[in-house]
Parts: sequence; structure tokens; C-alpha cells
Amino acid sequence: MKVTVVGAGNVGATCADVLAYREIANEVVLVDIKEGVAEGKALDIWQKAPINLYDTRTIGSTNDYEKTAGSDVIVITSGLPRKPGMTRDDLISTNAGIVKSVTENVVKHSPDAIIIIVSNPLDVMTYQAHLTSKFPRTKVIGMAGILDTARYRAFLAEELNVSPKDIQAVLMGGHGDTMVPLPRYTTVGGIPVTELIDEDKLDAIIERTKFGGGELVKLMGTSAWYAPGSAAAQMVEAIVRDQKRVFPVCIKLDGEYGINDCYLGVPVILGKNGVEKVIELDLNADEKALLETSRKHVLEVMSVLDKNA
Ligand SMILES: NC(=O)c1ccc[n+]([C@@H]2O[C@H](COP(=O)([O-])OP(=O)(O)OC[C@H]3O[C@@H](n4cnc5c(N)ncnc54)[C@H](O)[C@@H]3O)[C@@H](O)[C@H]2O)c1
Ligand SMILES: O=C(O)C[C@H](O)C(=O)O
Repeated sequence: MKVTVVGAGNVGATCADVLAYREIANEVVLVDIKEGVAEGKALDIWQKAPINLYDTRTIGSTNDYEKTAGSDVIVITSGLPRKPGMTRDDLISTNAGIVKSVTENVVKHSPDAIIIIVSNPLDVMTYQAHLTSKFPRTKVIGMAGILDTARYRAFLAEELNVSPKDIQAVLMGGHGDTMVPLPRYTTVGGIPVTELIDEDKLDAIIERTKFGGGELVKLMGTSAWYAPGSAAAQMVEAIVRDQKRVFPVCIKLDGEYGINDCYLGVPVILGKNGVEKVIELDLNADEKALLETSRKHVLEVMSVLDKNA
């Protein structure tokens, strides 16, 4: 299997590294616009292979998309990250242009690939890539839900002093402050989380999760990469190994949850065909209201992209 990662910055290089050392693909091509950066990082990852014992071939390219030809999966991480004081939506004008031109280049050389978007604002960049590629909606999807859910699970594991491995959860909606955590679908080793934690503590964890990206931007002056890069690699793994994993993934909704033409995170089954099924949960009135707020927010940002098109 061949995987291309566009953007050899913090998230892209981390994703390529995870794909290599976990041998998720046979070949990983890392592309960046900055001269030599992708080649250098790909070479560094390759030189780690004899130490960490893997044989995934990593290749770097400065804007030469010939090298990406025939990729099975493409991960797009190119674009600006936010700085303290910015929202993800502030990145739209710069990143929409980058995602559009990168998508044009990758689809030319890999017409059958599945595209995973990471660049922000995530839901709207997924829209951009879908518009540009004209691929089916099930093959142009965004990574955010795995990351947001991981943050929620990590905070819960810390609070309950249990292994993060035993926490299962679902988060829905846009990748932003309006994301929709679902305590009703959160379990700890099969036990509903609400039986193990006070309501006010759970509410505080949900609030922290919603602003989890911003917390890291404030600490580091730029956004996170270890968890995001690993989350994108986990989506690639589900596809190339046809694992049928159940993950929250951003996709254009086509009637599911009574929503049309909006890109939102929802639980799906992910396998060799991309999104193989959107899972429709029976949301209660409060959960539906939160999802509606999230939908309205994403639609507003989508309309900025439409105006600038
Ligand atoms: N979806 C998520 O959950 C999530 C999580 C973390 C980061 N992000 C987003 O991912 C993006 C990348 O973040 P980062 O921390 O890796 O940033 P970064 O600045 O470290 O890396 C971005 C890279 O993209 C490259 N690039 C820019 N234009 C390009 C083009 N036209 N072609 C190829 N490469 C190009 C840059 O040269 C740079 O190396 C940001 O938009 C960030 O907001 C999303
Ligand atoms: O917060 C950001 O700007 C990056 C990313 O979306 C994240 O959640 O870490």
C-alpha cells in the first residue's frame, strides 16, 4: 500500500513517522512546498528504520506530485496552524487556497485514492477538498473526531485513575467549540461513565475537551501534532487494513440525522472503501439541539468559502 502525506510540518511528519514505524504502508511519500524539508524528514524517518526495526520506505518530495502517483490514501495536512488568540476559522482564506491546489495535484496522479483532510478549519477544508476532487463523499473525509474523542478519553482516564484503553466514547459535530460530546455513549470498561463520576466533574471535562486544541495552542504558541498525527495514521490504518473500525469522522451528510449538505463529524464504519456506513444514533432532544448549533456554525464558515470561490 502507498500513502502520501502532504505537508511535512508538525502533523504531517508525525503522521508519516507513525505510518512508517507501525508498518501501516509499504511506501510513504511526504510532500511539502518548502525546498528540501520533505526529503530531509523522509530521510530521517528512513534512517530510524534500522533502529526501530521497520521496512516502510519513506520518500520526500518538494512539490513533485509524480512521486505520489498511484497512492491508495492521501493525507492532507498542508496549511497554516493557528497561533494564540486565533480561532481555527481565522485560517480559512489561506488554507482553502492551499487545500484546493494540493487536492488538484493529488487527484491528477491518484484518481482512486481516499483523501483524509487534517488542515483547519477541518469541516470546511473537507468541503473544499470534496468540491475540488469531485470524488464520492465517502472517499473525502476529515480527521478530528478521533482526536477530540482521545482528548476526552485522556481527561477521563486521568480523573478516574484508569487506563485510557478502557474508555470508549463518541463525539459528534464540527471540529470546534461547538463539538458535541455524548456522555450517554461514554463507557469505562463497559460501565456507563455517569455511574463513576460526578456530573459537575464530567461537565468540566466536556468543557475542557471542547477547548482542548486551544489549550495546547496557548501552551506551545502553535497547535498540537503528536495526537493529531497519530489520529490521522489510525484512519489510514483502518482503510489500508480494511479494519471496519468505528470512528467519528467528518463527512458530508446526505440526509443522515436529518441533515443535508453540511460536513460534520459522525460515527462511521471505516474500511477499504473509505466510509462504508454512517451510523445514525437515536439522539435525544438536548443532543439534537447541540448538533443543530454545531451544524449552523459549520454552515456559516462554509458560506465564507462559497463567497470567496
Ligand atoms: N484536524 C485536526 O484535528 C488538526 C489537528 C492539528 C492540526 N491541524 C491543522 O493541520 C494543519 C497543519 O498543522 P501543522 O502543525 O503541521 O503546521 P506546520 O506549519 O507545522 O506544517 C504545515 C506544512 O504545510 C506546508 N505547506 C504549506 N502550503 C503547502 C502547499 N501548497 N503544498 C505543500 N505543503 C504546503 C508548510 O510548508 C508546512 O511545512 C493546520 O491547518 C492545523 O490547524 C488540524
Ligand atoms: O486547535 C487547533 O488549532 C489544531 C487542532 O484543530 C487541534 O484541535 O489540536
